[in-house]
Amino acid sequence: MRATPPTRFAYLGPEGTFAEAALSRAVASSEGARYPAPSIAAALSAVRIGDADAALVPLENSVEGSVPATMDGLADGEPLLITREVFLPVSFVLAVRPGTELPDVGSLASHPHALAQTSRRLTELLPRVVPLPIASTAEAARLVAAGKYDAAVCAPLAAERYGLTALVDDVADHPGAVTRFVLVAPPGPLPAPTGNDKTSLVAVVGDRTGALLELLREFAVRGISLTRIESRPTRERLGVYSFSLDCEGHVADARVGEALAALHRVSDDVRFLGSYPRADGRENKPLEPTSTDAAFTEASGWLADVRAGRA
Ligand SMILES: O=C(O)C(=O)Cc1ccccc1
Repeated sequence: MRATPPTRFAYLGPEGTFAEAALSRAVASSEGARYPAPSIAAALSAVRIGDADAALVPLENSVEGSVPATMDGLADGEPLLITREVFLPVSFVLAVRPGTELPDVGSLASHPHALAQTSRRLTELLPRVVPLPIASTAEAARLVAAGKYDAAVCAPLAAERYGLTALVDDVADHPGAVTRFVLVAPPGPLPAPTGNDKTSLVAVVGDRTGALLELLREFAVRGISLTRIESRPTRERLGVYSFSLDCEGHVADARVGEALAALHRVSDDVRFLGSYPRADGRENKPLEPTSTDAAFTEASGWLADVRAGRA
């Protein structure tokens, strides 16, 4: 009997990123093999071309908002599905080569989200240094160790991993920041409904009055609560936007399935991005009796009777 090959997980690398820490939370190390990818786009593309079975990438942060490379990477290109979400508290250190002091720091690099979350503190500490945005926090740490930059904003573990010293601990402007990561896979069987799920999608609405209201109405009338909504440029031309949103519930739930089908009718384009267990420690709102699967089933039965001349 041939053994099944281990699941190959790509993550935003190199070793020591928050994405790697999030992957460790999502799947036990015995569950598969892990491969660092040099960028978010590379991690997604590894899944699309079959080099990886799933990718773990950052999606949004409680301080800085969404991660455009992931939002746009999921909205465009071959479809991918979110199968899990993972929430990770993030804290940053200012890491340098041993022996470096603050006045020696002439260059500093990190992931744009890490720089955005530490910018006030960095300006106080290093007023003359212009921070450089690069692919990840751990890549910044690696390049500091290699002598390319003097300092990195990264996880304490990344500083350790690359033999750096944490010159300043906790450099975040807003303590308690949390980043939401997602595990994405090629289209396939969806995670089973758990009763506390979320569904993600992207809808492109036409340039007409009330188009956004039409979209929102499909959720509201079915008693579905949204947990995130934001607009993204479609990159076709200025003024044409898509809406990226998450709602409570699973596409297998009647209300969510019907809302998605309605969106398909009223939008120019809808991309389903997955239904997966909610992992932010919160419970979906209680349903009105009119929004339960039982209410939808009962209503379809009634309609069938009406159509058959039985009611
Ligand atoms: O660069 C990393 O380590 C990442 O995983 C992306 C990121 C950057 C800053 C905050 C959270 C995630």
